[in-house]
Amino acid sequence: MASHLTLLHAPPLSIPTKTFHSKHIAIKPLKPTLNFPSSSSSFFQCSSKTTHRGSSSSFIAYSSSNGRSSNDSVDDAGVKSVEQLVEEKKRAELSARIASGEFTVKQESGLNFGPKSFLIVSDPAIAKHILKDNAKGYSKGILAEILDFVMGKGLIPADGEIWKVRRRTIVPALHLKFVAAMIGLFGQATDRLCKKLDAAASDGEDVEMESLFSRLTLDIIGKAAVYTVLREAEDRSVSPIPVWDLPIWKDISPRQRKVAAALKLVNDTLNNLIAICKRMVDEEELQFHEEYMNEQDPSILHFLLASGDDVTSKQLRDDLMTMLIAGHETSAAVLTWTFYLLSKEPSVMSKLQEEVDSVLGDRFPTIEDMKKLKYTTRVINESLRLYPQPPVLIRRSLDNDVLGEYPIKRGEDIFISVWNLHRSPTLWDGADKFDPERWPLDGPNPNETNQNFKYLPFGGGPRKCIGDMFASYETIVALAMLVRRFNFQMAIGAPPVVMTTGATIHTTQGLNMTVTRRTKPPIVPSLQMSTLEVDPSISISDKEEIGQKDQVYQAQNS
Ligand code: HEM
Repeated sequence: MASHLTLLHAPPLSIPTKTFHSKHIAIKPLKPTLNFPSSSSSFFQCSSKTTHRGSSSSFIAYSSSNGRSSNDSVDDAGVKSVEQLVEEKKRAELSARIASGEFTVKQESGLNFGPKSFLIVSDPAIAKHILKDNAKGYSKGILAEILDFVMGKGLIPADGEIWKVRRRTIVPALHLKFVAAMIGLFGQATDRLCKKLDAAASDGEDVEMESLFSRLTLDIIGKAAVYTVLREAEDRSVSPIPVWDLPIWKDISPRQRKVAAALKLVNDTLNNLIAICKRMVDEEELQFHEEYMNEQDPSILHFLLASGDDVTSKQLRDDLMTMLIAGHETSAAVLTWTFYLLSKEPSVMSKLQEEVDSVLGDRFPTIEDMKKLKYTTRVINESLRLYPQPPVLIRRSLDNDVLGEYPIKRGEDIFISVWNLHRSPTLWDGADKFDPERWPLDGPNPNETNQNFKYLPFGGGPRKCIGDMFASYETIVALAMLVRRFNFQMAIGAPPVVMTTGATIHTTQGLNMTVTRRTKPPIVPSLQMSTLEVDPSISISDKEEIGQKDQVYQAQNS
């Protein structure tokens, strides 16, 4: 257990330009649990056996990604090269020097408001305990504090009674009929993206896919406004002092004024939408029921208003804003990293295109296709394993608790490192390899329950993502439609793809790709249709039903 439960001391209010480190913590470089873009800091695994709690605080300025610097190119997975071994040796030496206290700096800055410790969890059983078995014993802690300015009491940061009531109301809004209706919208939005890529392919221009994916997944409000507030949330999470709360500073700082203006635009837009939708609901004669949906406006907002819950406009705004942010940034990141991974594995891309050609042909995807695009689904499953969004889940203990053998006190801040869990060599064969085949096509859709909490793409327990089915279909539709029409290669001469993490894992300089139109191969019967092979012991309808139940089950149990 000890190796999966690590303690990190860091003063949230220290200046992130110096290297601070507690003498009492033995540190070894590790995969990143968080690595914020605005500083060069990241988190290290600290052996809990040698950790002395309550020691002086530390800030460690050194970044690591799977034992490598986050400024390294992202791995190709698999075999270690000589350079990697040399690099690892260098890191081991550096760690020893850090542990010896050579870089320890006394915190004389005067801006340290006290020590802060974070417990990093990389153990499936403990993750399950925190997320599910003792979920009531934990709140969102720091996350709620950071997100308050933008999400207010929305579902992600909310705790206690407000969370319970809102979750009960919002989850039914994402019922199967609603998600099925959304598939048409996903298709239309992706088709618009295809048109842009068509133009780029004709002009021979490279495209930056990450920003295109962000636009694809954000279709309600002006991208710039939402982005500004989102970036601000990330920066606030690592800021040494809460400048946004300083009375005069917040009014004169150009940056803070820009954030306030962006936030106002988003709020006004959402309030306006709420007002329009309220009028529509007042005028309609539909009866509210379990699978209620207004065909003209099948939006979540419409559902929430029609449900007749006595809810304030402020709460609705918070809920909408939460879903807007939660539902667009994550899906865009999933698509970005999926295309990055595919560019490194042409054989996976070929297999994917073969499936999409045979299932879709030239049609727009439908809800029925979701069950048939099995390999496409596995590609997304595997991409979510290698690049989990978000890479950590944040909690704070509401009471004393025991994690495995390790007692913790009330008020402990905990990061469940999904990144560590998903890439642990003790939990996975070929942990760093992009291998969609690891998920059998005739098996269930992998989730936290059937993977015993070593796989947490959508979290787990009562606070599991409510948009899992929505997001899965959205990414499957986009992936299928794009690879059916185009081939994608990393652009020649583009900067190396480097990752940096905040709320989600981003690239630092985008994902620059060359897009070419596919010349469609003649459709000939293929002997390599193993992707669609059916277990003779189960009839197709049985299997489809199992798949559907699994998805419905996931949505209902989230
Ligand atoms: C691939 C895309 C997505 C990924 C990887 C993802 C991942 C997650 C994860 C891991 C959590 C759990 C957070 C925690 O336990 O602290 C979560 C929560 C949440 N997600 Fe998603 N999500 C995605 C898409 C969406 C979409 C499309 C929506 C909205 C329609 C959404 C809405 C939410 C909400 C509201 C919560 C908070 C639930 C609660 O606390 O009760 N997500 N998501």
